[in-house]
Amino acid sequence: MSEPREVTVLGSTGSIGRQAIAVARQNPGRLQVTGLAAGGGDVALLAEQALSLGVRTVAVARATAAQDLQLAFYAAAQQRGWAQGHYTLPEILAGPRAAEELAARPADVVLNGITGSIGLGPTLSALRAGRTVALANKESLVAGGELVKQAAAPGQLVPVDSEHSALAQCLRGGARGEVARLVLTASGGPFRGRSAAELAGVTREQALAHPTWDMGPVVTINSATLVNKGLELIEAHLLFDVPYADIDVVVHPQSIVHSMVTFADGATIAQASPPDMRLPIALALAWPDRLPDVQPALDWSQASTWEFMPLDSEVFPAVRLARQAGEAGGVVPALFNAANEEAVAAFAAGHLAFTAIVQVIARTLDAAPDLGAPTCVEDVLAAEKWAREHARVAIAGG
Ligand SMILES: NC(=O)C1=CN([C@@H]2O[C@H](COP(=O)(O)OP(=O)(O)OC[C@H]3O[C@@H](n4cnc5c(N)ncnc54)[C@H](OP(=O)(O)O)[C@@H]3O)[C@@H](O)[C@H]2O)C=CC1
Ligand SMILES: CC(=O)[C@@H](O)[C@H](O)COP(=O)(O)O
Ligand SMILES: [Mn+2]
Repeated sequence: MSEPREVTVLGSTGSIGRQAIAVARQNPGRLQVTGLAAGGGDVALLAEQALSLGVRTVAVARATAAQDLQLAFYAAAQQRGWAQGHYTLPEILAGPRAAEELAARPADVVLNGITGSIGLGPTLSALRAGRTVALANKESLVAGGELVKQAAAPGQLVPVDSEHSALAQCLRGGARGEVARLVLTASGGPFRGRSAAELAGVTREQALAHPTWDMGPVVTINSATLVNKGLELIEAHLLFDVPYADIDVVVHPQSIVHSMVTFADGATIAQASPPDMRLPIALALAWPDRLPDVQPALDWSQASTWEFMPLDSEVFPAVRLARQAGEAGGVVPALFNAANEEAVAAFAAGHLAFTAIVQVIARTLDAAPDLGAPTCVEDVLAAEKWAREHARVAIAGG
């Protein structure tokens, strides 16, 4: 039997990170977590994860968290009844570039479960070090665009996002020349079916109540605005080299069909499973193999209904806007994402109305100078800086 794959989990304390660790714990013969990274918001959990998994290295973005983490290691060790001097603590990397450094350390797979385009550095670092990247952090691909693609050898970037995992499953073994269309499914979020007027006063709590998925706060709010689907449209174009004109979005409230591929002869292949991220995470970590018993399969003994309906782009213009940003190319998708990150933070803090999130993105893109195609990561960061500053002004202006 071959050795287990060594896995680095970036964003280990988050929704994706915790589920990735659960998958690895269930499959000790196949997966071994050897490195962890987090922001530093919950050092007690990070320390507990690190000691229970026996990882070599832990990275934490908040530089001042290093000492907290050290103390948390001792507390976790004591809780486990370990006698001082009889165990080795993991190496600690601390600071804003710690995840980037860890991503280049030896491992077979780096799972990027960080939220936001702050994940771009770690994605590029892992790819350039030759690691397979299991990518949940869609923002790094959207922001980095061609730079990320150029850094990735064929097969080096494996999708974790449920829709893109579904597309990869539908596409495998097939001839790419036979693909006619990609069809991304969208739950429609908690406000599906509402009019624009009905969205006016919605609250953070309402936006965080996703109908089908339990996820971190940013991706959940992005699902409510449909910005998540906009990001996923760009992600699909970049991952699968399919023109935007050949990628559709369809609303599917049950989130059971995770996406579909329509072929030249009129056949459509769909991937279906109950909404549970452990399946795409496990598949990405073990790709191309499937691990056993990752989640319960669909129960065909029960009657069920799957609905599909067009997206209301007048009430939810985010996908149309993302399509325009994607078609424009260059750094425009990075501007789209950066403006959204600022607007979502302002909405979550109670400083911006829900409907203004997409308006801030639109106003930022309208005002953007022609920044050309990025030739290096610094070009992307400069474009993002411009978009964040412009978005903050738009947010302050109401
Ligand atoms: N959750 C889901 O089901 C899905 C998520 N995704 C995508 O996966 C990504 C992660 O989402 P999710 O797990 O929900 O998010 P969470 O907010 O739950 O978790 C984010 C994680 O990233 C860590 N983090 C933040 N900044 C840094 C940094 N600079 N360096 C290292 N770690 C950092 C956080 O640590 P700390 O808390 O300490 O700051 C936390 O562990 C997003 O891109 C999302 O769009 C895609 C499909 C489904
Ligand atoms: C689970 C997952 O992949 C999320 O990105 C999901 O797509 C959110 O659902 P909707 O954006 O379709 O509401
Ligand atoms: Mn998704």
